[in-house]
Parts: sequence; C-alpha cells; structure tokens
Amino acid sequence: MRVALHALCGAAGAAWRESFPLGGRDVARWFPGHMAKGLKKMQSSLKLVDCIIEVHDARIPLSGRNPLFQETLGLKPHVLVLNKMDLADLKEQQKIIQHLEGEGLKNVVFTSCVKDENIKQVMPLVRGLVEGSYRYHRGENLEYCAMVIGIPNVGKSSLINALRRQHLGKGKATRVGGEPGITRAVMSRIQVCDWPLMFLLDTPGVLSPRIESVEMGLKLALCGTVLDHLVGEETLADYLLYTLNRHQLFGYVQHYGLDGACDDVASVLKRVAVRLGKTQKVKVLTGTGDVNVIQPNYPAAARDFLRTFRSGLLGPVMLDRDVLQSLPLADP
Ligand SMILES: Nc1nc2c(ncn2[C@@H]2O[C@H](COP(=O)(O)OP(=O)(O)OP(=O)(O)O)[C@@H](O)[C@H]2O)c(=O)[nH]1
Repeated sequence: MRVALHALCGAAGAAWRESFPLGGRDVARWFPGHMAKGLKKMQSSLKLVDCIIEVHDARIPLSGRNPLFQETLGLKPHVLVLNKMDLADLKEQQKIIQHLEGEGLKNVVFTSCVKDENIKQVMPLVRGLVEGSYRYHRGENLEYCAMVIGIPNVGKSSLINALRRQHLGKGKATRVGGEPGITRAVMSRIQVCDWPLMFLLDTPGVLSPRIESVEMGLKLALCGTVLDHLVGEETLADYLLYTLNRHQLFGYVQHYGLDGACDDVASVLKRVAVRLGKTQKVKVLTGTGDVNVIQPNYPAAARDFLRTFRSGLLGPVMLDRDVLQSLPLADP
C-alpha cells in the first residue's frame, strides 16, 4: 500500500494499520533478570539519601516506569524528571502533568540534557523537598544526597553531568552511552552543587520484571531501554513505521527521499537500503545457472531507521498518545 505523500497528509490516517500484530512475542525474554540485584543494592543505600530523582523518558511519560521503585524506594521525597523533551511531542504537556498529579506525582520536571533545557529547575525542587521533609538520622548532616534512579538509557548519567555543568561549571563525571546498561558500577557518589552541598548517587537502570503488555515493551524498546537485537531490529523498525504512520509523522519519506509514505516495512527498508547503498550481491541458483542479484541489507536499513528516529531527525513523537487519548477529559 503506497500513497503519494501529498495525498496522504490530507487523509485522515485511515489508510494505516489500526493495530500492530503483537502475538507470540515473549516480552519476558527482553528484560534481563540481573536488574533485580541493582534494585536491592539501591534499597540498601536508601538510608544515605534524602531524596529520589527518578528519570524517565518524556516520550513515554505515562508508561514503562518501574513500579518496584515506588514499592521499594517510595519513602523518600520524589522528583520525576521526564528527560529527552527535545525528542518528545509535548503538545499535551498539561494533560500529562495533570494525570501524573492525580497519581500522586506532584514534582515533575521536563528536561533535555542535550539542550540543557530546564536543568536549572531540578536542584531548587530537590532542595525545597529535602528542607521540607523529616530527614531522620540525617537531620544534622549539612550535605544533601539524592539518588538518581530510572529504567536504562533514559539519561540518568547525562542528567548528573548536566547538573554539574550548570551548577559547578565542571565536565563529565559519569559515563554516558547510547545503549542501555552503560552505568554498571552501582552507586558512584558525585558532587553536583556547592550550595547547598549536594551529592547524587548514579545507579544502573532497572526495568520492571513485569512489563504490562507487548506494546509497552515495544515502546520501551523504541526508546532504547532494551537492546534492539533482543526484540529484533526489523520488528522494531516495523513498530516504528506503524507508529509514525498512525501519528501522521511522515518525515521519514523526505529524510530517505522515498516517493511516498508506506505501511509495509519490507518495502520501506528496501528503499532505505538502496538509498543508503546498503545492499549486497548474492548468488542465486536458477534453472539456467547461477545469477548474481542485488539484495537489500534489511537489518542495516532497520538499524539506520531506528538510529535516525532516536536522534530526533524524524521529528518529535509522543509514544503514549494512545494512553493519553484513553484518559478521561480533565476538569476545566
Ligand atoms: N536527545 C536526547 N538524548 C539524550 C538526553 N539525555 C541523554 N541522552 C542520550 O541518551 C543516551 C543514554 O544516556 P545516559 O545518560 O547514558 O543514560 P542512563 O540512564 O545513565 O543509561 P544506563 O546507564 O543504561 O542506565 C545517550 O546517548 C545520551 O546522549 C536528552 O535530553 N536528549
């Protein structure tokens, strides 16, 4: 099904798949079991901290957070940082905030660590919460300490580095990476502010062992919180295509110089591969002998499609649009 872009943009999106085939996928396999260990260690360090800064991806503000965080670390004041706002479509930001408030999350900040947006809002919020809370045995301690938690690859280390940059004018203290699972050493304690003297504990990303649905798993994977090969790069590319088309985000057509939007992943990846020169010659045995045919490198094309999306080149996206639409209308 291929339609010219100009024809498409006027259409109401009815031409696109209404649902993504989710059957038969074993989501449990995508989520490594070792993560529970990290959570235990975090729990045992809880007495050292005054506040929890939970970082999550602003493209999935209403899904994919690890419920175990609340269950095990929920006693301390809590700030939710929705990071990567530069990649998120936040037209419905107020609705998101209202919904989170309804769930008891009153301290929410949207940030971008690559654009240094709203980073300066984080420390005053943490300071206010710590000063307004009962610090138990830490009451005498003039140093403040917050633990930075979250699922993998949401920007925990980047946030710590951005806070150091903003408040101390200092460079990177903790390693940042495009793949999930970069922060492995549990609990490095890093100074981010002089006044008040504030330290942050960086922690490894911990996914929920109970992912609600395959679709939530796919959203998490699109955000790079799960290693792509565990899901399958072509499956993930197909879910991305499905999402972009449903949201009428046709930037990929222009980016790859395609002659129209399309909902069939094989034909999109074929064109992407040809466009990028990611093709390979293979020998095929026919009735009349061997012939060389040019075959598109589908996995390479899928990787490029995902990388391009994640770098923001296909435009901002709200992967929780379905969740937002299913919410009751907010009170005026
Ligand atoms: N576009 C964008 N990318 C970001 C932002 N913050 C972090 N990143 C990128 O996201 C990736 C992961 O960042 P990290 O800071 O390593 O994430 P983490 O949560 O510490 O990752 P783990 O150690 O796997 O738990 C890196 O490629 C960062 O450059 C942001 O605000 N916007």
